[in-house]
Parts: sequence; structure tokens; C-alpha cells
Amino acid sequence: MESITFGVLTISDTCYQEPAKDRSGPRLMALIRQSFDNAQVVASVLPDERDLIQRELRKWIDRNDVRIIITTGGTGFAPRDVTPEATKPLLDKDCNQLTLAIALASLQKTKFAALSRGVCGIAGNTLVLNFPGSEKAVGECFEAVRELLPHALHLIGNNVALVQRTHAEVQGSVAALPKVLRRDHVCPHQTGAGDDVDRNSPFPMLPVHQALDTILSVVQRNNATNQQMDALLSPINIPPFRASIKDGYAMKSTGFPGTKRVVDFIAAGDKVSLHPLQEDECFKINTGAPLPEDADCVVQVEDTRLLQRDKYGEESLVDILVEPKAGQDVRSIGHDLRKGDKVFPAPDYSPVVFKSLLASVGCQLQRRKPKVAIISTGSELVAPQQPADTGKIFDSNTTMLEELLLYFGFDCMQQHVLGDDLMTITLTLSNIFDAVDFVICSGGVSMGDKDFIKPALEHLKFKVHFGRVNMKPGKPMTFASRGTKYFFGLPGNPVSAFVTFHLFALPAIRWADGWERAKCPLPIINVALLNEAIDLDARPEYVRASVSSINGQLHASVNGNQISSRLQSIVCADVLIHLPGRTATKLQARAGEIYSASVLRYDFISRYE
Ligand SMILES: Nc1nc2c(c(=O)[nH]1)N[C@H]1C(S)=C(S)[C@@H](COP(=O)(O)OP(=O)(O)OC[C@H]3O[C@@H](n4cnc5c(N)ncnc54)[C@H](O)[C@@H]3O)O[C@H]1N2
Ligand code: MOO
Ligand SMILES: [Mg+2]
Repeated sequence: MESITFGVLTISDTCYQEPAKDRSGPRLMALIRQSFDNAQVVASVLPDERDLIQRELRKWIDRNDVRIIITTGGTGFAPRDVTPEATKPLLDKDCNQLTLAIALASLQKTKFAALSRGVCGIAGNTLVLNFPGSEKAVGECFEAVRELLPHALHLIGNNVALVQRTHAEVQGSVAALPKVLRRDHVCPHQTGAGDDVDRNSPFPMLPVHQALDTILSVVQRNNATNQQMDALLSPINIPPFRASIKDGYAMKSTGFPGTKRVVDFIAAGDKVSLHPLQEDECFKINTGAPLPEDADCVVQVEDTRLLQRDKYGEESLVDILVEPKAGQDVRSIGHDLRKGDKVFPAPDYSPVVFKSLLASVGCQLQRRKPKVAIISTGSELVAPQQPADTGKIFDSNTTMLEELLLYFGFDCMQQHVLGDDLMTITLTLSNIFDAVDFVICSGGVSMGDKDFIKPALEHLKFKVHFGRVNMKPGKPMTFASRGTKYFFGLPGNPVSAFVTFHLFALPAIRWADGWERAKCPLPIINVALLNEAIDLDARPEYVRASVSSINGQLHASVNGNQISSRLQSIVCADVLIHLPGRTATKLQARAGEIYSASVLRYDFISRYE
């Protein structure tokens, strides 16, 4: 889109008096700037006064550079709401369908949208849109029209070439246009000339280890959680009192075995008893209960004999059968963890370890985990809940990638399913990156003229670090970054997305989360191949296989057809066997040979024999 100026007019008595209260105007400005690289914005705040509003609108409409005016506020039913009345007389043409598009999108969010009377229309060369006053509504209305704005402006400005280009894009025939109009098609072929002899990818095929090294050298490791763990000193002693390790009798070790009078009963949760204790006396005590002040040892119930109960049925006399020894079966104060000592002797990211240790000392730590969004691209995709349709397939990658994130302890902040449309992909990516650090995207990274991921990344000024990896599946795996924003373009075939998530996206997220280098990739074990013979591919292959433990030795058998579209190969996939690329002398992998394998899951042994 050529450089244009937007006018943002906030209309509200309150905001006019206290401009700091205006949240919708600034929100609109931010949305405009995020969405359109070369947009300028002029802004103003006015009270709900028809004449003032009209004067400002007229001023902007008369300026050549202001091509779009968005008003926010004054569209409701209140007596002072006059924005539509101020706008309508200035319009040369009504844009009722645009008004309808905004209304329909807003009604999907809230039925109160029916109470907005905003209008849209064209005044001279300027498109004027009335949005309601709330910050949330402004975001929703903008979302409803954002994609339409460039084309609307081309039409208003009668820019035939750009109109043609947009039509071609909408109809999917950019390639049919003269080259000069193909500005948005960043050619994936080798020379970039886009001619017929230029048929190869410009991206070299990196070895897997080099691709991972590149990722980990680009992604910034956040050491904050490590430092928090390292710095956390226990505010308490565990146990905070001398605690009995056994159910039995607490007494003085200076006494002797033999008959003792039971003076009281102490249960877990009781306070420390200050009751004086003689050498021929004891307390009945439970595991975890605080030792009485005068006692220094416990004799377990198994080493005693009950001699007598009192008239209430309570134990009153016991025979202690073993020598009481000082400290026996007593946990001293701070025995497990001393106040002031480190809670974490070493960093450990297991949520079980992290959260339970914090709980044990009554502390909380705010962990800032990497923020991740998932995108699936493909005009063929329908959500699994929707009805099947000709030419469409169910989207399995969105579900799979979200579940993988959760399985490995990370959250999915956003999910988007996008058609193969350059503008949509570019704008959506730009927005998502405002909120997240990582985007894990599937599809659109190969050589097709609808594979728009690399062009979108270029539009967004991301650096593409690599666009192909020497592996099967996953060859078109793409990694890009801009500052501390990271993009993982996983190939769309479901198994390719599965494998590349494990080998590249997961280690990167762990690294960003502060994990030590060796722990970022999946653990690697050795397995003996059970299959008779497997033909090796030219590319090193990551084969889904299930593990059997035979007499304690780990063996693996391949899960059927390994084509990258066949998601069934992940069923009972315990590991990815690393099969090397074929060589002149080694054409097959054979039964009994030992291969490295990446462990995919915690419960990674499917059979014991
Ligand atoms: N001329 C070439 N064509 C292809 C090459 C190549 O090197 N030269 N590489 C092939 C390889 S290898 C792979 S892998 C795929 C990767 O393709 P893309 O990343 O561009 O993905 P799409 O074209 O969008 O889709 C591929 C395939 O996967 C299905 N798909 C996509 N998304 C989903 C989803 N969310 N759920 C289920 N299935 C999905 C899609 O329908 C396609 O069938 O490119 C080869 N082509
Ligand atoms: O590399 Mo693709 O992922 O072979 O199908
Ligand atoms: Mg493709």
C-alpha cells in the first residue's frame, strides 16, 4: 500500500475534558501502525458536538493525504450521540455493505453491537468509518475491515494496476499478471528472476545439526528462571520443629528400657508440648508430630509392649523393649532443608519439581515462560468440528502442535488457521508477534506459488536463517527471526510438522526458557533395529518407531509406511530412529544394527518381552 494518512477522531465529552481517558483513539492508532507499514496518523479528540465534528471531518476530507478517517465514539442511542448525524451530510456515497460487515463482525462478539448506529461512506477521495467508542469494539471493528482497506483505497483512487493485482490475488492468479504487478510475490526459486529455467530453491540444505546450532545461536536464552531458582533461599526450616519419624513413644534417652508411664498423646499438627518429662515417663507420639520439649528420642511402637490402659481406655503404661538412644527416630529442626539454604541445589524445570519444592517452603515464583502461538496455513483446511467438504481436508496440525506444546509443559497463547493468502498471512503474523515471542506455523514453506510464508517473512523484515534442511521428512523446514521474535515454518505435511516440531521448535523454546543446552533436544538412546531391512533414503531419515524392551535391551520396529502425509505413523511412536542417508556402500538398514533414536515420550517402551 502506498504511503497514506489516516485520521483518527475520538468523539467523547469525557475524553475531550480528560484526554488521558481516551483509550480507543490510541488503540486505533496502534492498530493502524501495526497493520500498515507506511501509514501516517493524524488524531484529534472532540466533544459530542455536531458542528465541531463536522468541521474537523471536513478539514481532513479536504486534505489530499488523508485517505481514511475512522471516528470512535458517539454512535450510540444516548441523547448526545451525534457522530452518524455529523458524518452523513458529508458523504458523497454510502458504503452500506461496509457498515454491514462491521455490524456482522461485531454482532458475533456481542448483541449490544446492535446499539451502534455508525455509518461508512466515501467523501471525496476519503473513506470515512464510524466505530463505537469502546476500546474493545474498536479492535473488533478494525479487524473486520482491515484487509479491505488497501483495496478500497485503490478503488476510490481509481488505481487500475493495483486493483487488478488485488483481483488477481483474490482469484489466485498472481502468476498470470505482468511481472511489474507481481510486487508481493517473492519468488522462491534460485535466481529470484522467476523465469522458467529458474526451478530450484535458493535455500541450501543444511544438515540437521547445523540447523539446530543456528537456531540455538539466534534464540536468546532467558536466564531469569535459572537465576530465580539459584537465588531462592529457604525462608523456613524443614521440619520447623523436631519431628518424630515413627509412630511410637517419645522419651528421654537418659532413661532405660522397661516400664514407662504414658503422660500424654501427641498427634501431627499439635503444638510442642512443654509438659515436664521424667525418665520413667513417655509420650505416645505419631509420625510427623512435634517432639515434646523434654524428649530427645522415639522408640517405635513395634519395640514396645502395652501393659495397661486407664479407665477411659487410653494407654497408661508401656514396656519399652529396646535401649532408647539420643536422636533415635527424630528429624532435627532443618534436617531436610535449613532456613537460608538454597531451595534448588540445581536448576530443574520439571514442573513437578519446580512447583512442589516451592510449595514445600510456602513460596511462589512467577515464571515467564516463552509465549508461543500456533498457525496452520492452507486454504484446504477445515476445522475437525466442521462438516467435510469437497477439496477440503481436516486440519490436524493445529490440534497436534497445541497438544505437543502442552505435553512439553508450554502454553499456546494463540491459534490461527489461515488461508493461502499473502496479505492475510502477513497482517496476521505482524499482529501475532505483538503478543508472542514464538510462532510455530505449519504449511506454505515449499515451492508452490501458494506457499506464501517466505514472502510474508520478507515483507515483515524477518531474517530467514534457513529454508531447507537435509532430512526426511521436513526438508522445507524454515527458521526466521526479527530481534527476539522467532518464526518456525514447519512443513505442512502432518508428519513433517510432527518431526520438525520435536527436532527444532521444542529445543528452541526450551532454550529460550533457560534450559541447559544438552537438555534442549529430545533425549537420545540406542536401539537395535527389529525390521529385516529398510531401504535408506538419500536424505537422513527420522523414522517413527515403537520400542520393545527384550531382556532389558531396547529394540525398535518401524511404524509402517513412512510417507510424511500418513499421520498414523505417529501411533505408538516411542522414538524417531535416526537413519543415515544412503551411500554407495550402504543402501539398507538391517535387523540387529544399532541406531540412535530420539525419545518422543516419557512412556517410551511399548512392549516388554
Ligand atoms: N516442487 C517441490 N514441491 C515440494 C517440495 C519440494 O522440495 N519441491 N517439498 C515437499 C515436501 S518435502 C514437503 S514436506 C511439502 C511441504 O509443503 P508446505 O510446507 O508448503 O505445506 P503445504 O503445501 O501447505 O501442505 C503440504 C501438505 O500438507 C497438508 N497440510 C497442510 N497443513 C495441514 C494441516 N494443518 N492439517 C493437515 N494437513 C495439512 C496439505 O494439505 C498438503 O497435502 O512440500 C512438498 N512439495
Ligand atoms: O520433507 Mo517432506 O516433509 O518429505 O514430506
Ligand atoms: Mg506447499
